[in-house]
Amino acid sequence: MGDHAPILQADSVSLRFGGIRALTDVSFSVRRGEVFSIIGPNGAGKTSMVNCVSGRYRPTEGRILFDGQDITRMRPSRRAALGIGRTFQNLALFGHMSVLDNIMVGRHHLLNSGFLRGMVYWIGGAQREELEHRREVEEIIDFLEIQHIRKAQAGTLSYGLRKRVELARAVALRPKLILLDEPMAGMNLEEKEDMARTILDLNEEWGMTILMIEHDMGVVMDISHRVMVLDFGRKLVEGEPEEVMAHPDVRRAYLGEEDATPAEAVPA
Ligand SMILES: Nc1ncnc2c1ncn2[C@@H]1O[C@H](COP(=O)(O)OP(=O)(O)OP(=O)(O)O)[C@@H](O)[C@H]1O
Repeated sequence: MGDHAPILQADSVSLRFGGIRALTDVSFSVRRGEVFSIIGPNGAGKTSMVNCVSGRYRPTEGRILFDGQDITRMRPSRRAALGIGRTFQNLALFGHMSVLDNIMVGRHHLLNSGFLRGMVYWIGGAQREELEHRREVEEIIDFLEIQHIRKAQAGTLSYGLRKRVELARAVALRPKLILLDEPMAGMNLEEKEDMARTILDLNEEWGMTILMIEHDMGVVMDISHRVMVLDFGRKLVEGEPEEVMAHPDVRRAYLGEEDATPAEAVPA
């Protein structure tokens, strides 16, 4: 893990939809270089929180800082240009386009936002720009081990592979922070293991900070440095996986345990 300065900070974030309180006074921070997961029962506010970070929702109260900058009122595209990337709970690929083109779309978006334009023009014109795109995209394709499907139409692929391609497209923006909404949903065990390994590689080798929502507790506890638990829109606890799992409220609320005694303490 990198230094401990927060890359993302949520200060007393509340979000209401009419009479529904999706989030109430939630504060947390994600440190640069960590894998941070948000867990909690259905309707706990996890997606709402991530949407407040990506800019899809605007908090009713509170603020969000990215790299020390207040982004609470910033448009999603500005946030993307600052280095916040995301994938979606429901796949959002262009089914009729090839895998390669789907990922290229991500890069073009980045370039059109002006993020890389200066640098790429500096090394020399539009052709170089296209080559640079290609080189980066091929690197991402290698990294995510999807070379064999690079020419395939995205719509014809298995669910697990489409999820990987969607991740590739988000990674193509070279974000500093990547938001993953249920990256393993609908995957079989092998696909889950591959995805977990990929997330760790993105974190360890590419230095990306990860903010993830995931229902699979095994995966969450295995790969997260820290975890936050939401329940009914409020923060229940935030900490390292072992601390969080040992918390009686978590065992009751999330795991549905009546008796909150830690399993290790129960005689065999
Ligand atoms: N756009 C919206 N309009 C109205 N209510 C919403 C909207 N988005 C979320 N909510 C409500 O806010 C609450 C939190 O929902 P959210 O989707 O953030 O929970 P979640 O923890 O991500 O749940 P899940 O695990 O089922 O995805 C729920 O009561 C939900 O119905």
